Amino acid sequence: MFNHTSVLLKETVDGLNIKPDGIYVDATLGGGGHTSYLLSQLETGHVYAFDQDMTAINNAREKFKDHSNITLIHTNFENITSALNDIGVTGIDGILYDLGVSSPQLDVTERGFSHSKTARLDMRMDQTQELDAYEIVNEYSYEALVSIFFRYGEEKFSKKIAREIERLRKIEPIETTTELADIIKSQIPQKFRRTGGHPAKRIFQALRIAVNDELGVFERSLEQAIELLNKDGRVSVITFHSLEDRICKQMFVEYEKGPELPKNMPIIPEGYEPVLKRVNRKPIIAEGDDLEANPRARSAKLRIAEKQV
Ligand SMILES: C[S@@+](CC[C@H](N)C(=O)[O-])C[C@H]1O[C@@H](n2cnc3c(N)ncnc32)[C@H](O)[C@@H]1O
Repeated sequence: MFNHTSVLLKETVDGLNIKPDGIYVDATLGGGGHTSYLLSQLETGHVYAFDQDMTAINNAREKFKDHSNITLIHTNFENITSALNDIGVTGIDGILYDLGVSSPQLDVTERGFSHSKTARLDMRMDQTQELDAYEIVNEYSYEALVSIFFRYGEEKFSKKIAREIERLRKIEPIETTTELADIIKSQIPQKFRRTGGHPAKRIFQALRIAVNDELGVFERSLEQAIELLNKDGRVSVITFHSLEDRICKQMFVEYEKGPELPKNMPIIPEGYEPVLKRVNRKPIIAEGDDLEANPRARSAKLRIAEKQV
């Protein structure tokens, strides 16, 4: 069964200022935790729930079989505008993102997300996608690997690890998650192996971000989401990685500033009003029970903004 403990559940959904008859989007359905709570706040409203992982969609089909006010959409959230337009939806009252992978994705060995369970290097959230972690590890150049490891994993030993991958894959392809985890471990000097997390954690995260182009699709989707929002509509975003949070913050700030005004304008002319207003300037973070119930919540940051025009 699909067991995922939702992070910042109430904060994210209540932050959307739900109208019982509103049109809402959950861009990252997963185990349906946020969607469930969202549905409980609606009367005649409707939820459009997206996930690129067929397992999440199938689970939700069962979970929400008695609800008529939800539509499940199996596609990448970077296709949000076209997918909604195709079914006649051109404006929404709120949208939420709870980025990253779900617990079941991490827990199912064959998905290849975990460094501690032996599986083919995969890490695709959408099982129909071609690019997987195997291709990146075995075919990307040394420079490309270094760049992925540094940018997305902030791994100090990125060059050493990429060199070793390059050397070993000439002998035979690197097939599995645990083979890769051992290679990474062998390249990180003992004294730098942080207590707690496995030394391969950062590189696995970096590969996952690259396989799924997580930053690119999020940026493209968030832009569309802001465009789709009706006036006073809101967007809630939970991020788990500093680069994701930066994209969200910068976009909110940019849309809050609005276009530069011609000098000496007594009033703000039409088309120059700020598009968004941030509801919280500092990100909301998980506390108390949320943290205890879910270690994943430790790095969660929630930002909310409201459409002004
Ligand atoms: C952290 S889980 C969401 C959990 C959910 N909020 C809950 O309470 O159960 C993230 C989900 O978003 C999906 N996802 C991530 N990136 C996506 C994308 N670009 N397009 C569509 N779905 C995506 C993943 O497949 C995963 O199921």
